[in-house]
Amino acid sequence: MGNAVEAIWTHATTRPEAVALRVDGDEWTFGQLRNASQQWAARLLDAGVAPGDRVLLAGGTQADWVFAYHGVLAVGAIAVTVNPHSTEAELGYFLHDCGATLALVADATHDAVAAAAAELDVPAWRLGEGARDLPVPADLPRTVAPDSGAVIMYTSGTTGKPKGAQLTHHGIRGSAQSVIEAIEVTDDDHFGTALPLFHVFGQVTVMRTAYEAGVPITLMSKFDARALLETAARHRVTLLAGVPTMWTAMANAAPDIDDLDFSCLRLALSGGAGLPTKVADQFDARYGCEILAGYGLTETAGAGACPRVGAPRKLGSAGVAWPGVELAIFDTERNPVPVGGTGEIAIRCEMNLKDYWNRPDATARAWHDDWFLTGDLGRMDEEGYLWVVDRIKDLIIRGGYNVYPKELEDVLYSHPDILEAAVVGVPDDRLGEEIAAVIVLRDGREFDVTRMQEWMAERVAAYKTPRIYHVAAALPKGSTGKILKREINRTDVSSRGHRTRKATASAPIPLA
Ligand SMILES: Nc1ncnc2c1ncn2[C@@H]1O[C@H](COP(=O)(O)OP(=O)(O)OP(=O)(O)O)[C@@H](O)[C@H]1O
Repeated sequence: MGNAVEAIWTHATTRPEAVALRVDGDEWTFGQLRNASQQWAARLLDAGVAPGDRVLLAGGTQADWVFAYHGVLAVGAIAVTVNPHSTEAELGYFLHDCGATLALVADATHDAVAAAAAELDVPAWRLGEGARDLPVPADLPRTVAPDSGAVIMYTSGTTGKPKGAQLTHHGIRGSAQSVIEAIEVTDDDHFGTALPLFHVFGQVTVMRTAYEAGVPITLMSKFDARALLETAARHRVTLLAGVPTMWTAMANAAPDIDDLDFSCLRLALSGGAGLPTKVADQFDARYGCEILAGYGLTETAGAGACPRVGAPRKLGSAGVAWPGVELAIFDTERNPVPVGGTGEIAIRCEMNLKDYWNRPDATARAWHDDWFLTGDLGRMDEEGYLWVVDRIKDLIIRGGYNVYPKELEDVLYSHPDILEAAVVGVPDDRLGEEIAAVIVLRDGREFDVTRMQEWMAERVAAYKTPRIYHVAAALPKGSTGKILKREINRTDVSSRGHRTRKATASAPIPLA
């Protein structure tokens, strides 16, 4: 497999008039997508951008982002796709860390990047200016070695500075091919999403898959449940992609949306975090579309596990390994855990990252032989179905006992008054950590700590029942819409949250 953009050039030749892209109502064909990407490539070459150079791309969802991205890849340079809402200091860090020679920036982010870029003597061009009318060299897209870097995406990690995960042309192309096979993408499919393009889910799982397959994508630059559903119905989207908070919002959208015709929807694709079963059921019941909730990471170019079309579902499972992907569960000594046992999920596949840019130590720590260690806990059954238990870093240790927040969040989501929930550990003198649930109530619902305590006590063991409930107006979310637990103020939750009654608080905790 060669340059990841080759497929676009092929589709532009075989069906130039077919729609390739819609952004907030405007539309481009495959022919236009290739031409605009070529224009960007020509401009980059004119400025001296060489294969392997890093080009920072800081913009929200807009057509020029898509064209510039494919222009960067076409010349064999590496697109460093970052969140345009990063602070000036963060943008400066990204520019410096990856050694960018050029920054391509959305108008709204231009000043922050330009200030950071000026310090490093890096030119910053506005994405909105588009490309110039320059002669297009005949040798585009440039041939690249399969393991050449195509993109760098920064992941925040638990400690230290964000690390740039470098994905290869071969990796992102293989990931797209794997999605095509797993969800059986055909010429009649049409992706729709409001996921940001700088993140692996929107960029690789959705956009690169669409362009590898030669089908259109309809993008919204900003998520709004109602607007996305309306757009999906109007343009006959067949594959809708999003993170769990988006499905929650869509499942709870105002009832006037129900008159629209959603018969076009073939599958909904969820990823990025665990999807509460209740939300999946609500969405399916309302729109007649099953949500396939998969598991993947930036470092694996989005690859991981996914339920297969037509295969039996297992409640709470993220499905089986993607085509071309092997999954394993390791114990803390890095030995394989017997079937059914819980341990760290490891992934072996060609999509795995090449390295963390300039971080040989972090790269080495992330591997065990040729297995990438995900930092997530999970278990697998004898049929290869995967259950993601939780992130290792989110584990709460209460009085010596391991408590996995995701299990409790699943229960909280099934409460009729709760719209969203996040369970975190807060410091506790006696137990080390106490379990706190931060919840967002549905409109007009009242919270009563005693009733909530009783309701939870009927469903989970005493030692893992939350003892603190904090009712929040909203939960902190990242740019993809994922809930960011690290931004929940635990001191605040601990001091201002409702504490449950003593009787349950002193319920026996099993001995370690
Ligand atoms: N189906 C799922 N169930 C539970 N967790 C999931 C699922 N899919 C993805 N995740 C979580 O998302 C992580 C991958 O997401 P991503 O690559 O965006 O990194 P992140 O850790 O969320 O972000 P950052 O590195 O910026 O903090 C996985 O390691 C896992 O913790």
